[in-house]
Amino acid sequence: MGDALEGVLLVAFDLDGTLIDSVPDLAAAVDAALIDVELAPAGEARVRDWVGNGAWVLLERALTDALGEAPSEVLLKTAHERFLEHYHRRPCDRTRLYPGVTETLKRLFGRGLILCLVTNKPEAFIHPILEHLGIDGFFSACLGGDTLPRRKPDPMPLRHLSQQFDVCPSYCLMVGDSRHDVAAGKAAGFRTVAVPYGYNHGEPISLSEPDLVVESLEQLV
Ligand SMILES: O=C(O)COP(=O)(O)O
Ligand SMILES: [Mg+2]
Repeated sequence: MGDALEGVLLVAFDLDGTLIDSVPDLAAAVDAALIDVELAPAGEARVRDWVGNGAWVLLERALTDALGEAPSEVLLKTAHERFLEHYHRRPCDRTRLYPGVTETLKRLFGRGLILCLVTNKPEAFIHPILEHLGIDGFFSACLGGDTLPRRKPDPMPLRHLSQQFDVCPSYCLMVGDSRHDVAAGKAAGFRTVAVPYGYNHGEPISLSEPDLVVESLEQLV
């Protein structure tokens, strides 16, 4: 891909690991939930490798690691609820934008591109975090992991956006940090750009073969 943005009309951004480094707050909430159910905290480094498939799977991975086996449905439900309560209380104590994010969004917005957010994070957390970080005004639509019946790596959220804004998928771009973003983008017929600094279960994102890898979002513009 020459110019990553050539002909692009709509850009769908992933949130965690792409626009924001949210693991410190996610890990604090996971650890508090683990302690609530009398298990040992996991710490940021491990939580970093578990983020990417939404809150339910995050807690399932944390409990499986702590127990050495899959958790019961009841335990998982309790820990998930506790996690949501803790994260709701402190969603952005230590969450930070990656360098150049605000400037890049500003420039893309200024060019008249339709900017959207497609995250697997529960929808309820999106606006408080975007608002706190001052980037809520850039997005025409925000979809969370629980907004539609299916989430990334399923292409459903991306197809939804391309239909909502009536933009052909080949003029749409997905920008993300994980194999789920690249898979969803490819399956929806979007072009794909990946960043290598986020959360991809400890794997290099190049293995997912996005159209382009950029070291920083600033390289998009
Ligand atoms: O909450 C997650 O599991 C991942 O969120 P993301 O899709 O914004 O990376
Ligand atoms: Mg991500």
